[in-house]
Amino acid sequence: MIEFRNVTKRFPDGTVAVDSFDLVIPSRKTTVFVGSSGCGKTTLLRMINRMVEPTSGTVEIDGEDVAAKQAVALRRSIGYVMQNSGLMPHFTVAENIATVPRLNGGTRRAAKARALELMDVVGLEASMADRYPSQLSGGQQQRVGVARGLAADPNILLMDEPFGAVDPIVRAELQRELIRLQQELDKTVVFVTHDIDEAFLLGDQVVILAAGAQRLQVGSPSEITERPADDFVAAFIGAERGKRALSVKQTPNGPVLVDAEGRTQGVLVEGGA
Ligand SMILES: Nc1ncnc2c1ncn2[C@@H]1O[C@H](COP(=O)(O)OP(=O)(O)OP(=O)(O)O)[C@@H](O)[C@H]1O
Repeated sequence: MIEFRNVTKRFPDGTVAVDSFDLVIPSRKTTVFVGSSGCGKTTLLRMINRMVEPTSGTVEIDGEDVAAKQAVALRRSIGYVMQNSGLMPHFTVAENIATVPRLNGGTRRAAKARALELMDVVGLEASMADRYPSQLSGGQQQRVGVARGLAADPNILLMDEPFGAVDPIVRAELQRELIRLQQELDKTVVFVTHDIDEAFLLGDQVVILAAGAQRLQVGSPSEITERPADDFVAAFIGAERGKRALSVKQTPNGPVLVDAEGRTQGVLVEGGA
């Protein structure tokens, strides 16, 4: 479990990115921070692995204040995946993935073996191991970024808009892969996005934020959809515009659910969950 207790971050220029933030992030679930640009999502994420230090308040992992831990060791023990993958251009795919195992003292051979294993986990052909990042597509680079984040087998994986820079089709594929990975690997994932659809798709717990990391609503996607906290949240999740509104249409084969544009979204099953 990760816990933010009354956390504030004021940058030296006076910007208050996070103002008195409290949150419990349950283990082995995916928590998604969602909100518009500049609301403090990245700052929150980076306070978990001490890439950013809070001005006041504490961040705890399993009851221990991260400030009491050695920053470098902490950072290596937590996976971090960022937008544009953050790969090192002069390292091959395998070398990029194996960076942390090597830093942790593993042999070159063991690190390469681990890299190949992880490439398989994230759906990359082993033949790509010796390529450089520039020789991969954007989606493949993101997969390498995810593999690198998993390399030290961390309990916690931080993901900062990891699929923001790829096209919608590849993005949907990466989202499906992450759901599959999460079922297999059972990590505590903290994911940042500004896309509410992505947040609802991936999140067990969704945290809707406004400027200063103000919590507008925290809940499961169903809780938020069924009971938006206020008009702002309702507008943000698209409830008001009827974007998520479904209605029943009768067809010769039985009732189906259609969206606001009349596209079929599903079949209505009597007594279904
Ligand atoms: N090093 C810094 N110095 C001063 N202000 C900063 C610094 N880093 C971030 N900020 C400011 O803090 C606020 C929150 O930034 P943050 O990057 O956490 O937002 P975000 O929600 O992740 O935004 P985005 O979705 O655009 O990445 C913004 O107003 C930003 O300009």
